[in-house]
Amino acid sequence: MKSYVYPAATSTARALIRYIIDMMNREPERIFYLAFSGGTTPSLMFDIWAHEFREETPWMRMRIFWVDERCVSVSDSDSNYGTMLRLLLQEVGMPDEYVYPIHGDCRSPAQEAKRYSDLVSSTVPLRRGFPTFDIVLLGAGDDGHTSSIFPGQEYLLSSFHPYEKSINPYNGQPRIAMTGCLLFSARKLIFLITGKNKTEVVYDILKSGDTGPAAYVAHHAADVDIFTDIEIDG
Ligand SMILES: O=C1O[C@H](COP(=O)(O)O)[C@@H](O)[C@H](O)[C@H]1O
Repeated sequence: MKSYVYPAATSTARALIRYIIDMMNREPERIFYLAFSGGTTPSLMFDIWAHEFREETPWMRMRIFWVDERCVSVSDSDSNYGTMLRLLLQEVGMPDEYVYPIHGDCRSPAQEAKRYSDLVSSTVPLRRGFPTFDIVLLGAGDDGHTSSIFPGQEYLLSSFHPYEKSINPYNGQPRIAMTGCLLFSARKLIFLITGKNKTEVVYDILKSGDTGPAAYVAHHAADVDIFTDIEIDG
């Protein structure tokens, strides 16, 4: 695992955007399949991306998917798709046909997880039988959750269904989560974790054991980077 540490959330976000653009520029013929996380952390990155990196980003070679979604409507501030749509995709005029949202406003989260699993399996290139994203961007909660896999839901890490229904244990909100089979088959996993309240989870990822879903994924995936503004001594 490689860690990239910056003084602030803004410099961390800028560095990560440059890193993704550089990765894409190294393979100029390739279509990149990217899965984005939601929550509050990537919002700053989306905003900076739209306003500072619009011209140099090869948008037309990106196919945009999601790591997880909260079961709410697109207009709800909790919607991971809605947030990225407003802050980035609409701002840069990303064509709809390159964007594959999870339908958070579905009636049945389990059925939507199945629909999205099928969509991803038939759209994202397969390696060893599993859809393989070029980049999966992950966040982590201060409780150690990642994707929408919370502590106590570790069975989702060994699921062979690409996406499954999960539940936010703090408020009962249904969610749809990328599971272990996709997380562990990604070409590159990148954690973006900023803010002092995340010090413990960054410590666990870098120094400790498999103390929660985020640390477990970081320790067991093939190629993992972490971008953070949290300095862990030693
Ligand atoms: O609920 C979620 O939490 C994590 C972390 O979110 P943050 O608000 O603390 O940045 C996120 O990675 C995940 O996609 C999201 O749905």
